[in-house]
Amino acid sequence: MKVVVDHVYKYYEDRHGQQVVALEDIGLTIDEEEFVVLVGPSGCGKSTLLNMVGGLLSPSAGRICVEGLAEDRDPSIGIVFQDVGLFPWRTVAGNIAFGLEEAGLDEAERAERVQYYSALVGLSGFERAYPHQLSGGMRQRVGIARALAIRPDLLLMDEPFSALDAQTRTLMQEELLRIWCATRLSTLYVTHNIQEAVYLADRVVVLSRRPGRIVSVIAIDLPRQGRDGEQHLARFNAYAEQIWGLIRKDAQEALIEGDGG
Ligand SMILES: Nc1ncnc2c1ncn2[C@@H]1O[C@H](COP(=O)(O)OP(=O)(O)OP(=O)(O)O)[C@@H](O)[C@H]1O
Repeated sequence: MKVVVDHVYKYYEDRHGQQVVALEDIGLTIDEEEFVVLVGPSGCGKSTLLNMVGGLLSPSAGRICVEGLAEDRDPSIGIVFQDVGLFPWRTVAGNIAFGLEEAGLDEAERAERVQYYSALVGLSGFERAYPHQLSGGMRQRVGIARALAIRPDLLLMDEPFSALDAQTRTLMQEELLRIWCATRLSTLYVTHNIQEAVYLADRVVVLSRRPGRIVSVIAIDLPRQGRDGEQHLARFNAYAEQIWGLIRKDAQEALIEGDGG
C-alpha cells in the first residue's frame, strides 16, 4: 500500500486563540515496502504529521490518501508510540491479542498470531508475563508485536525507543530492522535521533522549524545489512552530517525559544 500526502496544512490555535501554522504544504509519499523516517527540530510537527497519516488528526487543508489496497476498505494501521501504553492487567499475550479481539478473530486464530508475533519480536516464553515484570525494551517489543499482529497495511512509529537507555536503544534498532525485513511494511517513523534515521530509513524526510515544511528528502543508498559497519562508516557519517547540517540552525533556535511545548 502507498500513502500520498498531498499539499497538507495543519493549523492549531495557541492559548491566546491565535492561529498557529504547524505544518505547511507537505507533499510526501510512503511507497509500498518503504521505510520513511521523519526528522526535524523539536516542535516542527513530526507527531502531527504522523497522527494525520494515522487518521488520529485531520488536515486543516490538503488530503491524505492511500493507493494500492487490494479491496475497497479503509487501511488498517499499526501504531507504536514512545509510551507503549500496555494494559497493566493483561499479560503479554493478552496485550498482543487485544486488537485481534476487537477485530473479532476466533480464539484459535488469536492464539496462533500471538505465538507467531511473540516469536518474531523475541518474546517467546514471556507470553504469560505482565508488563510490570518486563524491561523497557521488552515492553516496546510487546507494543511492536501488538501493532503487527493485526497485520496492518501501514506501520507508524513515533519515537518508539526514545525512553530507552542508549544500549537498549541500539539493540532495539537492530531488532526493528530484523522484524521489518520479515514484514516489509510501509512504515513512517518519527525520531529526533539522526543516527537512528540513517540506520533505519530508505528515505529521510527533514522538516524545518515551525511552520514545518519539508526541507529535504534524502534517500539513504546503503545496504540494509551492516549499514553502520566499518565498511560503510564514511558514507553513513556523511549522511548523518548532511542531515544535521540541515537541522542544526533550526534546532538551536527551537532550543532557545522553547518550541514544542
Ligand atoms: N493540540 C494542539 N494545540 C495547539 N498547538 C499544538 C497542539 N499540538 C501540537 N501543537 C503545536 O504544533 C507544533 C507541532 O507539534 P508536534 O508535537 O507535532 O511537533 P514534534 O515535531 O512532534 O515535536 P517534538 O519533536 O518536540 O515531539 C508545536 O509547536 C506544538 O506546540
